[in-house]
Amino acid sequence: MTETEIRTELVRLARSLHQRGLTRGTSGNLSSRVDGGMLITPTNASLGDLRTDDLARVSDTGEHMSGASPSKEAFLHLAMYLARPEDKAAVHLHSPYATALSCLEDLDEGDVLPPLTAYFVMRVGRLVRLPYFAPGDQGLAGVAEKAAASSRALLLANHGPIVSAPSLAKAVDAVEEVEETARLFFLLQGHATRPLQPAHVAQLHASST
Ligand SMILES: O=C(O)[C@@H](O)C(=O)COP(=O)(O)O
Ligand SMILES: [Zn+2]
Repeated sequence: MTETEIRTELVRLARSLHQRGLTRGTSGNLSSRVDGGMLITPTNASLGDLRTDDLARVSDTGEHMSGASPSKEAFLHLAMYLARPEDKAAVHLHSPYATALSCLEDLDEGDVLPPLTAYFVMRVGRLVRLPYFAPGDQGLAGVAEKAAASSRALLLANHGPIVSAPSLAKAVDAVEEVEETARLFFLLQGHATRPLQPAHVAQLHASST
C-alpha cells in the first residue's frame, strides 16, 4: 500500500468504528506502520472526524516527526510492534463490553475469555489482561511488550482492549471480535455454557497455520 492509501484506510476505519459506537468521544487510537515508524491518530481527537492530514508520524524510537500531536498511547503501539515484528497495525478502543470485562474481579489474567466461538479462536486466540496503568503512562510499555510477545490481544485493566495484526483491516476485525466475544460472555452469565473443547481449539490453530 502507498502512504496515501494507508492514510485513507486509517481515516475510513477510524470513522467506521466511531460511527458504530465501538469507541466514543475522543477515546481510542489506531496506527499503521510506515517506513521508519508509524502513522497514528492524533491525541484528543474524535475518531469519527479525522482527515488524512491530521495523522501524526512517529519514528520507531517514539519521536514526533510530523502532523498533529500524536496519541498519548503512541508508546504502547510501538511496544506492540517491537514484540510482534510481523504486525503492521494496531487498534485501541474503549468498546463497551470489552471495557466492562476489563473491570471484572476474578478473571484468569492470562486468558480472560473462554473460546466461545471458532471465530474468536481464529481471529484473536487469547486475550491477556494487563495491570492498571493510567492512560499515557509509559510504565506500561515493558509490560505490554512482554505480553504481546505471546498474544496479539491485550486488555488494559479498567480501560479497554488493544490488538495488533499484520494489516489494519485484520486488526479492526480482531478488536471487533474481542468486543463481540465479551458481549457473548456477559449474555451467557447465569447460563450453563459449553465453550469449545481443547481439541476443537487445537484443530482451529492447526488449520490456520
Ligand atoms: O484512555 C485514554 O485516554 C487513551 O488511551 C485514549 O483512548 C485516547 O487518547 P488519545 O489517543 O491520546 O486521544
Ligand atoms: Zn484509551
